[in-house]
Amino acid sequence: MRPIVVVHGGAGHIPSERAHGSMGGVCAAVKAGYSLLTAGGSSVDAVVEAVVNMEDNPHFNAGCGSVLTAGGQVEMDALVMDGRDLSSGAVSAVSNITNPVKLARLVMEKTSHVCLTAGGAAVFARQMGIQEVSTESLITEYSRARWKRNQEPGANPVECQMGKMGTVGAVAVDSEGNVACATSTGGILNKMEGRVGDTPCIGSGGYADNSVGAVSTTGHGEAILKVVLARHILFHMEQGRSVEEASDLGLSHMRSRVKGLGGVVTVDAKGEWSARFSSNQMAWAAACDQTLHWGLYKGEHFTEAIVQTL
Ligand SMILES: NC(=O)C[C@H](N)C(=O)O
Repeated sequence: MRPIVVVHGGAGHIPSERAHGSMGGVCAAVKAGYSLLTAGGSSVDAVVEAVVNMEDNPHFNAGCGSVLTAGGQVEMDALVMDGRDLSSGAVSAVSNITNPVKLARLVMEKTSHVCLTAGGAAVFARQMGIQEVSTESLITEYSRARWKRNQEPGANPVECQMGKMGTVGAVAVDSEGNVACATSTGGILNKMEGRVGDTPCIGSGGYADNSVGAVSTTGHGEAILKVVLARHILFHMEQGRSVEEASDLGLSHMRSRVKGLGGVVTVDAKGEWSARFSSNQMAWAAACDQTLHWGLYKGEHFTEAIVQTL
């Protein structure tokens, strides 16, 4: 099977001064995941690597760069799923760690549970030897300014969020045909403390099953949860739809049923892939057959050969 990685850096409107950074970020992340895959790594290794790369990049709403809660705190959600046996790991409302997706992977591999939240997740992170970091180190000037703006009377954080989302995610197929997904986010702007979005919920923020494929989602979390977007798309693929048709059907169902906008990256077990969105933009990138693909606006699709350095 030809190895494939597809990533997104969030659906929404990306201000022009941030577009370059977002595009560079998704391309760097997909290349990081792809070089692991071509060196024999698994699809789980590849999606985690790609997502860590974007969590560490302050351009995205995940890890450093996460949006803030109403109280000005950072509460992050993440998910990882292994399509071989449906093993899943997730964390919600975690603070003070740099890479929530790594903690989600540890939940999957080291516990008998699927999701740990808030204080319990923090205790587990300490037990696993994950370094604690200050909240300040996860907050960028940009996220603090947006938080402040949305504290003002008359502000509409939900509307503002619909414009700029920035969650990150990845799907991959490895040379053995195993699929995986991972998604990570700071959530939505000025959210209530304790709000859990779609990202850590299996079937909404992502899903991976070798018998069908894998999906990672981004967009308005409450809308994604209501239609269980990732699993909904895989259902259409089980009915014989292509990755692209199934992704579009899922997104249009979310739009017509609950007025939600978003985007998805999808792969199937045969090695087909797609990056689709109902929002104005979504930074996405894919790597397969030694070729890098990327785009930001609807219909945009650039390609370039990947030159691997030894
Ligand atoms: N930026 C996003 O995609 C937001 C995320 N889906 C959430 O609602 O938490």
